[in-house]
Amino acid sequence: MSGTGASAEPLRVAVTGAGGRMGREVIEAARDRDDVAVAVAVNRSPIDPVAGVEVRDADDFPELLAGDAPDGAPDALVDFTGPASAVSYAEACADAGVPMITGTTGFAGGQIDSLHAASDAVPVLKASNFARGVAALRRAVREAAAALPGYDVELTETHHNGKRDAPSGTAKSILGDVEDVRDDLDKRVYGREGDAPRESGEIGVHARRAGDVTGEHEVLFAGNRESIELTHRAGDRGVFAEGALDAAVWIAGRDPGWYDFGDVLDAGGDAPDTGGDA
Ligand SMILES: NC(=O)C1=CN([C@@H]2O[C@H](COP(=O)(O)OP(=O)(O)OC[C@H]3O[C@@H](n4cnc5c(N)ncnc54)[C@H](OP(=O)(O)O)[C@@H]3O)[C@@H](O)[C@H]2O)C=CC1
Ligand SMILES: O=C(O)C1=N[C@H](C(=O)O)C[C@H](O)C1
Repeated sequence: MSGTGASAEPLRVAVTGAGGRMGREVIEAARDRDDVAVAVAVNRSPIDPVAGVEVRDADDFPELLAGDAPDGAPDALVDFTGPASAVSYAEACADAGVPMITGTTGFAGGQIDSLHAASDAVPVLKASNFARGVAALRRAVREAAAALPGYDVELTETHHNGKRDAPSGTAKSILGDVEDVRDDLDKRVYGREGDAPRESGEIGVHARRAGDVTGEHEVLFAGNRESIELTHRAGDRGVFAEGALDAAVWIAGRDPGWYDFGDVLDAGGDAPDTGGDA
């Protein structure tokens, strides 16, 4: 889906969190494509250029977004920072009329409301995971959940030891998918300890943090003397970066509103039947 090369001018994207694991990956992925170019990149702490792109001070970002960047305002923002930062960038995008893609996870309820408020003014696309395989996993999970009434469900995610939020944003999206389909599952149990059997209505949620694991999500269904495990493993962060840039290309010029990665895949003709990305 990357690098169509069809358009004359590349989409000019802004990147926030440019010094982070994902921000660096987005800048490097953009360098290898001809349909996008990084117009401006910022990071909270000062850092050296990333893949030849100068990284500016985050405090200057509202002005850069409003048009002080070389060649004027960017066409879209790609954000991988943290929840509070992403909310403030959504507000800046709404003020400047710039569409926003955010892959940031770990939002609390009120912060999601703030993102939604920004989407009244500009297109906002939030996705907990920009891997196409995760969209396929979520579709498979919904089908399995519908086909296996009464089966126990346990979700396990594994990430690198630098990840802050737990469970992962993707895990929360998958839990929402299962709960949409299985009305009887209404109690998330985070880890297990003590002395009691599993109760009906529970979904077990397990978060592991170890080494440099990019990101793994596994959903176990068990019952009727059988079990199924559905698993996605991200091979590297380029998978997420490519998906985020595909989303940026897709969102430019859209009407204000709330979008998810399924909308982007839908436009490509292979929409995942998921419950969106709350
Ligand atoms: N949706 C998806 O597909 C994916 C989502 N993610 C999510 O993306 C987010 C970032 O992950 P990751 O890159 O690993 O995290 P990192 O901690 O490696 O990077 C975050 C970066 O954001 C910077 N930052 C924080 N606040 C601001 C700000 N206000 N302005 C500019 N820069 C800022 C940090 O700078 P400093 O170091 O100076 O604080 C840091 O460089 C997480 O929420 C993660 O869960 C990750 C992978 C895929
Ligand atoms: O922090 C990460 O690394 C990742 N975060 C996302 C999440 O929280 O689901 C997506 C991916 O799993 C990597």
